[in-house]
Amino acid sequence: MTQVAAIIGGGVIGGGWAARFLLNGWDVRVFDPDPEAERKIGEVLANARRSLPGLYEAPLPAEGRLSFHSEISEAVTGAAWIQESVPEQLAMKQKVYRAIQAHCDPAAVLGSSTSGFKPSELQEAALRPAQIMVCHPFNPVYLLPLIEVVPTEQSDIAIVARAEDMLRQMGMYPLRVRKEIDAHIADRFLEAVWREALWLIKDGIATTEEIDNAIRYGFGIRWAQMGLFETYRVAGGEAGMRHFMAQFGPALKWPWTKLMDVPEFTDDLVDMISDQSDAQSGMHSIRELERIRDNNLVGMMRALKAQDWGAGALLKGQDQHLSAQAGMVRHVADLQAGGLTETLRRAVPLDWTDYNGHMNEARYLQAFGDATDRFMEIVGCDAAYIASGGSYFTAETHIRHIDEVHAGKVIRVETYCAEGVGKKMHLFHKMFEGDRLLATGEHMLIHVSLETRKASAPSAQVAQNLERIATAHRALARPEGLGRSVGRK
Ligand SMILES: NC(=O)C1=CN([C@@H]2O[C@H](COP(=O)(O)OP(=O)(O)OC[C@H]3O[C@@H](n4cnc5c(N)ncnc54)[C@H](O)[C@@H]3O)[C@@H](O)[C@H]2O)C=CC1
Ligand SMILES: C[N+](C)(C)CC(=O)CC(=O)[O-]
Repeated sequence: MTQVAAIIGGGVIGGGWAARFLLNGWDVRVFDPDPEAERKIGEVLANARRSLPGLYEAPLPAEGRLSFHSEISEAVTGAAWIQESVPEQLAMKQKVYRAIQAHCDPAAVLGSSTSGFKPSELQEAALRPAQIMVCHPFNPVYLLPLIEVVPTEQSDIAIVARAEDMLRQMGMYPLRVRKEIDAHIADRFLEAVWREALWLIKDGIATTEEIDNAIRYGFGIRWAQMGLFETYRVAGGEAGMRHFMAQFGPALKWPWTKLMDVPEFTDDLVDMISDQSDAQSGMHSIRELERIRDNNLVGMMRALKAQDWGAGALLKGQDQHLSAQAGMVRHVADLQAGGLTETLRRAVPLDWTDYNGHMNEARYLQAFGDATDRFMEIVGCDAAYIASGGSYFTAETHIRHIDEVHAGKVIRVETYCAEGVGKKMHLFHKMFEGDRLLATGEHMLIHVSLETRKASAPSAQVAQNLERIATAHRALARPEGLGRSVGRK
């Protein structure tokens, strides 16, 4: 049965949560008194639809239903997860919990997006304190996986564990904060960096743009993949962390930080920062900036996936979960009789699109290459077989580009095996979006020994599986376009 999430407060963060739940197949009910909430969430959702699905190599589940409610009771009744994302005011949050708990299921997860309040403060004066915990996300919630989960000693640990499990199901990374503290873990860093930045501007040392450049051309990229301690361990050279601390430990006593002081937030300082920020970024609307940010995040996270590292390793694990959930065939024994073989189903990633605003021609080959890899796996040429020394190399390819497709759209590939005899594997892929034919790809592959790098016979099992599929496909209509070459009519 479809699970229901209630989003209480649908601004920047509530909108991001709504998108994360919806695109993972949950129904979402929103309660927000802002008459503009529906429009704003619609815009966040549009950004999420073009960026999140393409992070994965398998399709997300069918999108859930989104509804808006004028009564909090209507939104929360029967919901398995209630996420509070109202403004950062303690009294307001506490009042909202009382309204929620008067109607919600006592076993539901009741998470708060609070950036800084401790869960014990949120629990004060609640009807059922044990149900409330901090689930602190990062903007954009639909792309960034981290959720700081902060319970208290009063918390119902079964609900906390269930919340963490549900977050993992949605491809997120719950980081349990073992001891509550103002601003949790991550926002303590952000606050420290923010304070330093305010001083640098106030003291006329740097502009908003220079500070952003100091981050994005250097340590910001480094932090995204190794964090702080692993980065500094490497910075210690061969002697590692101890050497790093010996060298930079004394700096702790030097005036390298103004962290204990907070610059006064005068009108002058606010004006100076706003003006500099307008000059730096005012040529882009906020929605444009969000799309630029999302393009960059998707590219970086997919690059980390190729390295099986950090947030990318998390994506890789989620790929396997989504692939199994979508029923993608991985073995010849699981093929349905009488049809073509589905070898790829996924959304078009943002970083596959080009200056023409659609999927770049090279990515058609990438998708067909991935489909071929899957076909090889299905006939038994899987990772273990390849590790044992046998594989296929592509000898010839012919692609027809028939129609365009855009980021976030689900494409699928059906594969016809035209020949599977001896060393040869002759495949004809058709790529679709829905029923619309986008491209065909014809590929001749030759089985090789990875030791001699020369053509060789496949194992008896692979040959038999291949022959079985080729025989079944010969009984089907010969695909239009098979055997065509580039030429004028
Ligand atoms: N903006 C950010 O970068 C992040 C914010 N957070 C936290 O998320 C929470 C929400 O922040 P934002 O989304 O940035 O604020 P926001 O101002 O964009 O959205 C707040 C929303 O709550 C609605 N609202 C006000 N009173 C309400 C009520 N009684 N019931 C239901 N809805 C109500 C408002 O109409 C508004 O749409 C805060 O606790 C904040 O600390 C967490 C992570 C990052
Ligand atoms: C600025 N902030 C404290 C609201 C930031 C966060 O809470 C997390 C984020 O997304 O940066």
